[in-house]
Amino acid sequence: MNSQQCVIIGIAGASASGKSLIAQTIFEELKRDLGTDQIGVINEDAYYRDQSHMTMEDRVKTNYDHPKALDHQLLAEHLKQLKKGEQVNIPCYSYKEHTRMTKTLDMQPKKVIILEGILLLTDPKLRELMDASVFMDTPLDICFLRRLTRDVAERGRTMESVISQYKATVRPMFLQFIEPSKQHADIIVPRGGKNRIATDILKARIQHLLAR
Ligand SMILES: Nc1ncnc2c1ncn2[C@@H]1O[C@H](COP(=O)(O)OP(=O)(O)O)[C@@H](O)[C@H]1O
Ligand SMILES: Nc1ccn([C@@H]2O[C@H](COP(=O)(O)O)[C@@H](O)[C@H]2O)c(=O)n1
Repeated sequence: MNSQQCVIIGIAGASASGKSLIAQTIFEELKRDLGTDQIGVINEDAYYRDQSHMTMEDRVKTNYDHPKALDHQLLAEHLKQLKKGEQVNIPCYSYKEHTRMTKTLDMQPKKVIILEGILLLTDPKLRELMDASVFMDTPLDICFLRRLTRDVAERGRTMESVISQYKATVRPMFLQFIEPSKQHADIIVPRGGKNRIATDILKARIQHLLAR
């Protein structure tokens, strides 16, 4: 597989803006045409730095919304390897343990990679690897409400911890890093992950890139 055959679409935006939902929808709908093994989703969160050497008390103090919390270097290397037709081992991340797990996920090269994560568009070396980029422009109050529900239900958090983390780091880092990165997006998607027209436009663009 040469580099022309690996299309990478980057989807960024606030936490709980609908990045995973739109990525998953595109994955499900395109895998019917392309085949399950020819399209994959990579979550930037898998590349949070390993903190297994730290105590839980220290892990919870990390600012997870600052670019330095993520190993973008490793992510960029993996994307380059996939583009070259090589297999990669993607780290698995635990939001409950705030660190990487020992297991990794084997990913074989694919025709299409959908990359989703809050800080993707802040990094020029990642932008360089994308064939198209998207920013989910969901209102921040809606994102906060969705995050509160999701983090309590799925990420082992209390309501109080979600609220204090939001005030201390999530909102300030959104304003400092994530929101300004919108200028780098090719497409800005209002309302969230259920935006049908935006989903269709992205699918059509992927098909167009594959047909080059
Ligand atoms: N348009 C929408 N309407 C209702 N719920 C939504 C919508 N988009 C996302 N959600 C829900 O909000 C939560 C966060 O969405 P998700 O796609 O995981 O966001 P992100 O990947 O940006 O953090 C999930 O529980 C998801 O099911
Ligand atoms: N140990 C961690 C790691 C990350 N987070 C939060 O996850 C958010 C990004 O993931 P989304 O699916 O919501 O885009 C980010 O805002 C981090 O604050 C965390 O709480 N704990």
